[in-house]
Amino acid sequence: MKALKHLNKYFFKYRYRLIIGVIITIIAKIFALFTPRLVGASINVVSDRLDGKITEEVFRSELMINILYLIGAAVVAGIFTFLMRQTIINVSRYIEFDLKNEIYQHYQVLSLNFYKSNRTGDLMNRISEDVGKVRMYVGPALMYTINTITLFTVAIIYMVNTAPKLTLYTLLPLPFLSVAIYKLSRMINKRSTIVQQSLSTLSTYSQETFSGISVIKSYGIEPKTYNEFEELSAENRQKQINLTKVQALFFPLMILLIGISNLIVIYVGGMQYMNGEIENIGTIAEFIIYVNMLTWPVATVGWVTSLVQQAEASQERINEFLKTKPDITNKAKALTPIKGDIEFKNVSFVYPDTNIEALKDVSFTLKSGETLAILGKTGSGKSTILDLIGRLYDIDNGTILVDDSVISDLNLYSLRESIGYVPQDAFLFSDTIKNNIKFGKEDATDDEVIEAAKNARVHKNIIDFKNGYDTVLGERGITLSGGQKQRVSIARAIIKKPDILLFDDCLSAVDTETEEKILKNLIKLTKDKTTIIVSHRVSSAKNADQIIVLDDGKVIQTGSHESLINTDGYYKELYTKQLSEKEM
Ligand SMILES: Nc1ncnc2c1ncn2[C@@H]1O[C@H](COP(=O)(O)OP(=O)(O)OP(=O)(O)O)[C@@H](O)[C@H]1O
Repeated sequence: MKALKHLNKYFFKYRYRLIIGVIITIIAKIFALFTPRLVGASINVVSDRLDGKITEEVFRSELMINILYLIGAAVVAGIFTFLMRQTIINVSRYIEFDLKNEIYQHYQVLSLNFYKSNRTGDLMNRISEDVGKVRMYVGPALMYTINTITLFTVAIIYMVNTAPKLTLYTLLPLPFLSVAIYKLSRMINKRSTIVQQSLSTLSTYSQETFSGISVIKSYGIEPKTYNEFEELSAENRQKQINLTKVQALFFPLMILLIGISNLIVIYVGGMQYMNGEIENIGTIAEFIIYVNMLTWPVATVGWVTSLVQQAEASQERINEFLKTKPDITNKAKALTPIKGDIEFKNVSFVYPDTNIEALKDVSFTLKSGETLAILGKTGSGKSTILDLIGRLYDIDNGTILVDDSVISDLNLYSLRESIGYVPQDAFLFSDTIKNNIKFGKEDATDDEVIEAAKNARVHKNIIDFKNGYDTVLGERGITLSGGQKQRVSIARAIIKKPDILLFDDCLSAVDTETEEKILKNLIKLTKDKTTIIVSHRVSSAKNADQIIVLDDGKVIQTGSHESLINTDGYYKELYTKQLSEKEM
């Protein structure tokens, strides 16, 4: 129950609703328990009439009164049972909502490293399935516990008052029922977890094959993937069958135990009636109804125990993530406006998860408004530099200064707000093109969106689509080409008009002619902005104020285009190669 303490703050938040729920449950049960008494009394009236103890008139009027009371009690109990669900189950939905939001909000502040070391499926599971299991504790488990306690207390008082010895015999099988249901519930839970795991393997497999369907089709490996799917599916079927076997035992077990209890009531009650230990035959009918009313609450004790155990395990998994602290924290609470000077002083960086030393002793200075181009072989550390400027990671060695302040001393949100970043793999949301561009500036007007798209040379492509800027992308809509995606992603960054622009090889899928035109627009737009362009092409770098060439995390060349094409080395080689390719 330690992990579940986390939920106490929510119980406190909804305390009034919960208290009302408890009161309503007690009222509902008290009225529900009028039924056995009234049925018993009615049978006694019939018995008295048969024995000639009462007249026909009295018999009719007493029976009618009992029937009216029965209907009245059933209606009141029904209304309060409805209200009981409306309060307690609703509270569980509120808490589920709050907990989901709490987890999501926490996910958002966690650093990239967290997302690397935990699989997306796991993150999704904890926010959906685990929260669902915790809700079962907050809602149904709590409701059934209050229900059982109230029902038992009231019923036992009634029963003991009527026939104490018979009460003892009636209740005798119930603890066995509770233990049996508990054991069965545990078995069901174990098997359902196994089914869940196998279902998640099956859906991950299908999801991956759907995402990679073009690769599967072009390699003609559909039969292989089909066989693999069939194997996984057969495994899942077997696990489902194993689960159904134990689930199928649940109700027969309950019926068996109710049957035994009924038999005991009839046998012991009958004997006692004949011995004169109980006065009225109606008591037996009353007790049979008690047995039936108490069986389900007793069964729920076992079920609720296993619900609580599951909720505890789920909350533990949730707490594990909630306790994870973000690696990157905001130290400066006040906003810090950013101008855009950037300086790397002997920066070295090792990726914590892979231990790869991505940067070694890197230094450069970039004044606000200047442009830096970074070139280098694949894996040489270019993207890492951009990630460090956005403070997605903190460095181990050296210093990164932005506007002469150590980067970690700046307000994190001000820093990120001042950056327009175009990643290597353009990511667009399943939304309209317009909203994808406006993602960079939520309050942008349509004209601003069009201007940004024109500058990114994607406007013409967009208006060619039937729905223009309202064209939906992604799973529900069309798929853009690699180059179109990159250009929409550029439009998203420039619409923001940030002080620092970071372009990570974002023109790689664009032909050189369009690249040239985009670069021309960018030169105009980024005149007074600090700009870093990562590229594999000299054409993207040649207009930069400064160029650095990286190799295996180290800066091997620095200078302007003019100076570097006149110096032997990587840049000159690349320039000559790309020039001859262009001429061909
Ligand atoms: N998130 C990460 N976690 C661990 N290692 C990483 C991560 N990102 C990059 N690396 C490693 O760091 C090194 C530098 O990677 P980086 O992405 O900065 O290179 P790059 O020059 O941008 O490459 P490319 O031109 O192919 O994009 C590589 O060896 C890479 O495997």
